[in-house]
Amino acid sequence: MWRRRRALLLRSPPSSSSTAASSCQHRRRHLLPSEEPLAVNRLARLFTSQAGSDCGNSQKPFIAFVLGGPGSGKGTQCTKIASDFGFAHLSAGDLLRHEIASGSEKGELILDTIKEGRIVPSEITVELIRKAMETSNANKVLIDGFPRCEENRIAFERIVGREPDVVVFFDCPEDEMVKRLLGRNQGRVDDNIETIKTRLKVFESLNIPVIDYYSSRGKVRKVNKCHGHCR
Ligand SMILES: Nc1ncnc2c1ncn2[C@@H]1O[C@H](COP(=O)(O)OP(=O)(O)O)[C@@H](O)[C@H]1O
Ligand SMILES: O=c1ccn([C@@H]2O[C@H](COP(=O)(O)OP(=O)(O)O)[C@@H](O)[C@H]2O)c(=O)[nH]1
Repeated sequence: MWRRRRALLLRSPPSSSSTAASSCQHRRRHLLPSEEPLAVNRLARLFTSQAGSDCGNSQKPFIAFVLGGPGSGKGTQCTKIASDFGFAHLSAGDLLRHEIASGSEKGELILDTIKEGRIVPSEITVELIRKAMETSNANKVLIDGFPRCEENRIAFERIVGREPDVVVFFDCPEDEMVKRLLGRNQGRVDDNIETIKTRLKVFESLNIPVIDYYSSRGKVRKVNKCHGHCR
């Protein structure tokens, strides 16, 4: 059991990238200290009422970015929030996988990128999200798993012309995320140990800065009670 847990921790030998990852973790603790983690339902209620009062029409929908490491539970919780609170749920990963399945020209590049655990070029993802928002015509939208890096964030703001209203951050321990990904069983090309290692590094080095950015703008709501009872 102990050996299994140790294996799940996936610590790489010391290297410049693991140093970068630990300094990111340090920065995360530094920048997100004061927020009390919220239960998902309370959070969803909170921004449902915000969507009702501030904005939230199909011309200018209420937008929540939902971020967190791979396997932190974004998709699971978004599905629940969408059905309980009437949000449209746009998963960036699902949009990319549909693009692969459609056999489009970009599909091959997207597939190769996902297999490696890297980030698909911003223009491709933002265009898919923009179209899906237009098609859904919803007044409140959860954008799940995007933006993955600062370049994604900047491209979204440029192309869609908006910032999100809130950013939900699922903060989950790395060993728990690895355990969940290895047990996800959806036949995904990226749920294998090698790609998972890259995805975790990419999350720490490129996605945490996006969370820090929105945190400095007071938009982040952290959820970290992600063990069992919030399912
Ligand atoms: N709170 C939880 N406790 C245990 N397992 C969970 C929990 N939330 C999600 N899972 C499981 O973990 C895996 C990854 O969850 P998912 O929602 O797909 O994560 P993400 O979208 O962040 O990659 C899925 O198999 C899901 O059923
Ligand atoms: O905005 C996005 C969202 C996803 N991805 C790619 O799709 C993969 C799977 O993302 P998803 O959100 O479906 O799953 P997660 O990694 O969060 O479990 C990522 O590792 C990336 O390769 C991407 O490039 N840009």
